[in-house]
Amino acid sequence: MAVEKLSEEERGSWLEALEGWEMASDRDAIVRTFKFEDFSEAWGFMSRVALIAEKNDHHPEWSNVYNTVEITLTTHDADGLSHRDVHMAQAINAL
Ligand SMILES: C[C@H](O)[C@H](O)[C@H]1CNC2=NC(N)=NC(=O)C2=N1
Repeated sequence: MAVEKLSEEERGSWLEALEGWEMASDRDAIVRTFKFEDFSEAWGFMSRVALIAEKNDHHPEWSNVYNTVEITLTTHDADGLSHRDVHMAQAINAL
């Protein structure tokens, strides 16, 4: 399923507005690290993100070590960043 990559203009405005997210150093993706009190809090957060991902049919690349969750968002169908990543990042930030 083809999805358009973000244009230069969209990158300037939208990505800057995404609090806490940064460009990945090695690919066209955004990353954010979340820290919680403990594993239980981290897992609860991941459960909520998983439900959003299923609803949007857009899934994170992520890792979890105890209380830390690192999320990478990119669109495989676009081979880079698309509006889907921006929507996911906004929804995750709103949790
Ligand atoms: C077939 C299905 O719609 C696609 O594979 C979806 C599912 N989840 C996805 N998640 C992400 N992060 N990128 C995608 O391109 C993507 N595509």
